[in-house]
Parts: sequence; structure tokens; C-alpha cells
Amino acid sequence: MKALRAYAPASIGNVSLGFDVLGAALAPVDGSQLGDVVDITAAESFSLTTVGTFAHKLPAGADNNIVTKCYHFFCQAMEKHGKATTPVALTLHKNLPIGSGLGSSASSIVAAFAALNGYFDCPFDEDTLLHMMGELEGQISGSIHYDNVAPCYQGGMTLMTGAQEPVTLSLPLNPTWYYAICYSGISVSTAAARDILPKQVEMSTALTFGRQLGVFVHALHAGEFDLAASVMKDVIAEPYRKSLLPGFDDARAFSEREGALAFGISGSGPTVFAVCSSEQQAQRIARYLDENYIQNEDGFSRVCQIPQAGTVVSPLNENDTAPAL
Ligand SMILES: Nc1ncnc2c1ncn2[C@@H]1O[C@H](COP(=O)(O)OP(=O)(O)O)[C@@H](O)[C@H]1O
Ligand SMILES: N[C@@H](CCOP(=O)(O)O)C(=O)O
Repeated sequence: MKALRAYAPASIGNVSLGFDVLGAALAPVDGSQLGDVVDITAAESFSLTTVGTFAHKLPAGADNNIVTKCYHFFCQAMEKHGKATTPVALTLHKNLPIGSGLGSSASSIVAAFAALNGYFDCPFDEDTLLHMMGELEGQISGSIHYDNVAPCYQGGMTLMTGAQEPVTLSLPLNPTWYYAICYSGISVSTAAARDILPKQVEMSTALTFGRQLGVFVHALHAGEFDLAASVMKDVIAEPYRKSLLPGFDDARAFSEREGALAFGISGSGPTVFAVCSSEQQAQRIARYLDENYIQNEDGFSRVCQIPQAGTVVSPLNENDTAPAL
């Protein structure tokens, strides 16, 4: 009987300078996993079981879980294309904290679609799946944005095109950059953190945003990584969102003193990230954040890099255990 497991990594939405249009996948350098997992097997009727560190924070009832919504959405898409589906049992390993700024809902959505697509012999191509994933992410966060689902699914650092296809462009990675990330333990709703943003931006802000993004993309392609880092500044969301994040200014000040190349909010927060030029520097900043930015026992920090690989779908063996965070 066919049984699959899909692992979908955490991601940094916006990467400071690219509100809604730039995102990056995350992989801890210690080799541990940081992401949700969905297992899929055949069943007589549909079911969703939730396990994992943050399963108890999910809304009660399988019908309220975004993974169930993905299943129904996928079945409808199959039907539209004249393809049959059969009932499945899904298990969501909810390893990412909810409302963390680590693309938690995106991770569940991407793992669910990747597992379903794999199970039903890959009826949909990458762009079609990305549109489905973006649609579901939009249902949960208030508006469609691909900056978590795309890097989570495809890996690397991705720039959204706004076109039907390709949905994304993959940007060159700098293998010498390390990312100290820290989740403070509090929950910030993405929808609420979007609501507090002004609906229009000043002309000068729009010019800075466009200039920075252009310079960043050029600099990555040219291998001018210091130039790329110099424009990693959030002129759209950080000025408004940082008020939701206790300790943000101190964390930024420490990272700058330590010589971090850039510092910002991951997605809508509360997770923050520092871009570092060495693993040692990232470890020092992660230690500081551990001791000073974390607000409760749910918080954690990790030193990560951006992996080339995104979601991985593999055969599920009977004795596979839940991956730890
Ligand atoms: N599998 C799931 N993973 C994460 N959130 C889920 C899931 N299913 C339902 N939800 C709900 O979706 C919302 C996700 O909130 P959001 O702030 O967008 O989280 P995140 O920023 O971590 O993706 C929450 O209200 C949460 O209860
Ligand atoms: N571009 C979005 C990213 C939200 O990321 P999340 O990890 O907080 O869901 C935004 O900034 O609103």
C-alpha cells in the first residue's frame, strides 16, 4: 500500500526588503529539521490526525485545520480535471509554532499539497500547485502571498514574478551567509499584522523599495554580497510591526554591534533574523537572542542557512517516528 511523508521547511517571508515578493527557506546547520510534516496513507474515509510539539495550539476539530481544507481543495481540482481520488488518512506533525513568522501555515499547506500530489501520482505541475498553495495561504492570512509557500516548496531564495507562470524566480545563494533566527514564543497573527499596515505608501518609500530590490537582485547575480546585504532594509512593514515585538530594538542593536550584515523581522514576526558572515557570529547572536529576546518556554533560536532543497516527499516506512523540532 502506498504511504508517503512530506517534509516542508520553515521560511523567512519578506527577507526584510521584499514585502510579499521575496522569501527564503530555512535549514538548521546542526542538521535538525525545522518544518511541518504530513504523512499520507490509504483509508476507508478521510481523516486528519495531529501530533507534534505545537499540535495542541491548533484550532480544535479537523475541519478547522488548513490541512483538511487543502485536501478538499485538491479533490475539487482533481474532479475539475476529470481525475479520480480515493480517501486518505493524513497525519500532520505540527512542529512549527503558530503565528511565529516562520511560515507555519505555509509549511502545513505545502506539506499537505506535496503529499497529496505525490500520492495521486503527480497530476499537477509546480506552478499549478503553487497557485493552489497561495490560494489556501490567502484564506488563512487575509490575502494571497507566495513568499512563504514558494521557498518552502521549492527551496532557496525565491522572488515572486506576479505572473501566472513561472510564479517564482530562484535567486543565487551566498554559501557563506548564516542566519541566526529566534522565535520569541508569543503569537502574532499574520492577518492582524497585515491589518496594521497603511494601505498606501509614500512616493519616497516606493522608490526606496524598488531601488533596494533592484540592487539586491543585481548584487546577488554579480556575487557582490556586501552590496546585497547593504540594501536588506524593511521600509514597508518593520516601522509599524516592531511595536508588536517586545525587545526588537535591543535585539537589532546587539546584532549590529556584533557586526551582523542585516537584521529584520521574519514574515510578520515575532521571529527575527540576523544575516551573519560566519557561523560563529550567528551562534553569538543566537545565544544573545535566546537569553534576551525569548519571552516564554515556547521560544527558541537556531542557526540556519538557506537550503537549495525545499519540500521533500519520501516513502513512509511503518516504523518512521515523528521528526523532532
Ligand atoms: N495546520 C495549521 N498550521 C498553522 N495554522 C493553522 C493550521 N490550521 C489552522 N490554522 C490556523 O490558521 C491561522 C494561522 O495564523 P498565521 O498567523 O497565519 O500563522 P503563521 O504566520 O504561523 O503562518 C491560525 O489562526 C491557526 O489557528
Ligand atoms: N509577506 C507576509 C509574510 C507572512 O509570513 P508569516 O510567517 O508571518 O506567515 C507578511 O509580511 O505579511
